[in-house]
Amino acid sequence: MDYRSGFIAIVGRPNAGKSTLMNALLKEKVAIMSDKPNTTRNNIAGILTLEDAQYVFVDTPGIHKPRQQLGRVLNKNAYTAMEDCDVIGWIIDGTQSFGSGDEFILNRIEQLKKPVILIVNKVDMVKKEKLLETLLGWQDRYNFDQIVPISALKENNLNELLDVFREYLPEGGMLYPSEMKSDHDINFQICEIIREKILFKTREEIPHSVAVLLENKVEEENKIFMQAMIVVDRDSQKGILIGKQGKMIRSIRLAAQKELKEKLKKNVELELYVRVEKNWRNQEQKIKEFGLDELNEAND
Ligand SMILES: Nc1nc2c(ncn2[C@@H]2O[C@H](COP(=O)(O)OP(=O)(O)OP(=O)(O)O)[C@@H](O)[C@H]2O)c(=O)[nH]1
Repeated sequence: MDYRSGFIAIVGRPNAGKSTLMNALLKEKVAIMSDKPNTTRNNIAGILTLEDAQYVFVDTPGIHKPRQQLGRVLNKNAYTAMEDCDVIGWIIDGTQSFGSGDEFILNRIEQLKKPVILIVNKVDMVKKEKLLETLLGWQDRYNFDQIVPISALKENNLNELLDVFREYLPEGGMLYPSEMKSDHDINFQICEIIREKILFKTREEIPHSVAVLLENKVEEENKIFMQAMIVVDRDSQKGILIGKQGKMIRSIRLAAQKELKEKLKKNVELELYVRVEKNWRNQEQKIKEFGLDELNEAND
């Protein structure tokens, strides 16, 4: 069998399960997960190298109608990922019916004239009879190249999904070395782990206005020392993040430290600071400074 390799853009509305799917396919945490919409910010490329194909996945931030400058940048990144790929995997939440947000994505996809695979996710929560109805309903909306029902969480039907994607990848050798799983550097992943802990621990109180910057990293023989800055856009958020007698920030620090230790297989000493940058999400300069406008190199 000829070797194939190429780019697959995974797009979908917030909360459809893009990050869960990426992580299940790649068996390693490359994108952060949370039950809040829009936690995925950069177009993380996860790379899966198998015997007969190399899949380069481009995860895209949830597409939604932009309200702020940051929202506009996120949407732009998602569209660029779609324009540059070989096949689009549009992931939907199978428990939800077609809505205006889907119409919005559909209009964009139509213009791109690329193969589109509809991935119907969360089928573990849908009754069989209802599923058929859902699938037929979607088929009526658009001439999808293929429709694949899956459960990203339960890891159901993922091999079938890979086989379907493979059909649309061009013949050719590997695009990346086989041991490479992501093209994001480790510092980015460290910040994402810290950001995930913040979103998880603070629930609805800290919105997506939070950014994490790694300011210092010193590696010793069996220990890594790190200092990270958490940037929020209001004084009140700083108070929430620090918590009563520093309880919240301590709990975020310990949770992040634990995961970093497991990931890096070394002792980690993490220090966290909080800074307020008023209204940074509406300032293009700040978005650039925090690296949120970067497009994936793999798509250049
Ligand atoms: N029952 C069920 N839940 C799922 C499945 N896939 C994802 N979820 C849940 O749906 C929620 C959202 O999943 P994410 O993977 O973070 O969603 P996302 O599309 O990456 O979201 P954004 O980053 O906001 O764009 C999480 O609570 C997941 O556990 C699935 O197959 N079945």
